[in-house]
Amino acid sequence: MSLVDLENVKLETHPTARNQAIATRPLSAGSIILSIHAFATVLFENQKSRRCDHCLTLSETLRKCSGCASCWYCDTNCQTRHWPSHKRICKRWNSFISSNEFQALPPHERLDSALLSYFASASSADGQLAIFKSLLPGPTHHPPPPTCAPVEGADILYDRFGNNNFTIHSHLNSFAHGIFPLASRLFNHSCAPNAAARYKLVQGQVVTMEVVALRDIPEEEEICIPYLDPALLQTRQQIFQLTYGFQCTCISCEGLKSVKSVGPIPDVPQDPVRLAALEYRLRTYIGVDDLEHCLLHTKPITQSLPPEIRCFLKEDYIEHLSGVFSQSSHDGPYDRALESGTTLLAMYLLIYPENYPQIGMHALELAKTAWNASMSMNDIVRRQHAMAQVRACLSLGRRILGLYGPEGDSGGPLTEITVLQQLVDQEG
Ligand SMILES: C[S@@+](CC[C@H](N)C(=O)[O-])C[C@H]1O[C@@H](n2cnc3c(N)ncnc32)[C@H](O)[C@@H]1O
Repeated sequence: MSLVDLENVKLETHPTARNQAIATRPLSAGSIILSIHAFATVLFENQKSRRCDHCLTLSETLRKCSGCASCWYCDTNCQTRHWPSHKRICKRWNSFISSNEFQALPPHERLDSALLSYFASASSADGQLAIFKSLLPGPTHHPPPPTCAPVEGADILYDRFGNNNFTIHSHLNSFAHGIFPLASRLFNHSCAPNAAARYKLVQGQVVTMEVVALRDIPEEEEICIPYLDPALLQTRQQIFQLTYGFQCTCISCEGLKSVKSVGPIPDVPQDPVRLAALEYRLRTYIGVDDLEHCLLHTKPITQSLPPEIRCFLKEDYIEHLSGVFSQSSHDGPYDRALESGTTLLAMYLLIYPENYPQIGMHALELAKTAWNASMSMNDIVRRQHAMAQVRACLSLGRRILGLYGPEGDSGGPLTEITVLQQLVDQEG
């Protein structure tokens, strides 16, 4: 697919980002805006020999490439399809990755080195290479890492890596890096995006990126995707400057700026009683305190955010809360898990846009925790209350993850939702 075959988007001038992708027609929530194959992919080191190097699917019966002993394939079909991009590096790869030069690289540069090496045999036939070369370079020039075989114009190509390449995920867990030139050419970033990428893995085929509308998008609206997790409230502007060379002025960043214009974000209180009171205030402000009776919708950050809960706009507090929830939902006590999980849900509804997949994933985790809690309760009233929480979180998780659709490996959150729903229905 090229820039001229697009159905749902067109490129227009952007005041600061060169171009922007504009919807050519109304796009409904959950619809696929663009579907494209990867140009090149590289698995994270801990995924090697677990996933096929061609189609990236999981398999327990992979066969090793006898030439380099470093690539694994489902079968001869995957190996044959991978060969055009693998052939120039196959014989040299093993000695290259054992070299001191490669071993001295930090993990992310090893991935870059592997991806850049694939350009040694890249074909210009389908136009993807030309699109990649036409991408905007990142703000700073980094010398390219060593490659296994000579790569023409390695400097020019590598200048486009940091601000254009993608992290591939399955069930939102990252496992590979990939180059999707057309998606890079089209989509700018927003911390309140109206679209997001998901990845489709099919045995024997190159991975596909599908860009999905997170809400109804009217004709002529710009389509943006997230380049990084909007929950990085303190560091994201710095990352945009250093890695992407722009200052984000999306609605979420403007909201955050207006809050900061009133005064610096205060620290979260140390006193546990005061902290519990403020967390309760946050939950009631967002409307999640009574999970079973609320509508569970996002509430963007604006200047009208009550001053006493501004202290929660800290990325390290979100990380802390997430750790507390994760540990207590496994080890107990359940009361602590449900309280921290509900506060975290309030945070997510504040910082993420409508239907953002991470909200759905957390709602599912909270539903599972409420289910486990309900199973441990003897008191009928408490148990009914916990079951109502399960239903509310399950419904939120289904609404969001159903809209985002299945991604990556088989199973995953949508299957978990179906299983938990069956258990809930059996309980009556
Ligand atoms: C993947 S490209 C996006 C496509 C780009 N607009 C183009 O015309 O090729 C990433 C680059 O686009 C620019 N960009 C992306 N999002 C932006 C935003 N929200 N505001 C300003 N510039 C942005 C930055 O220069 C960034 O390094």
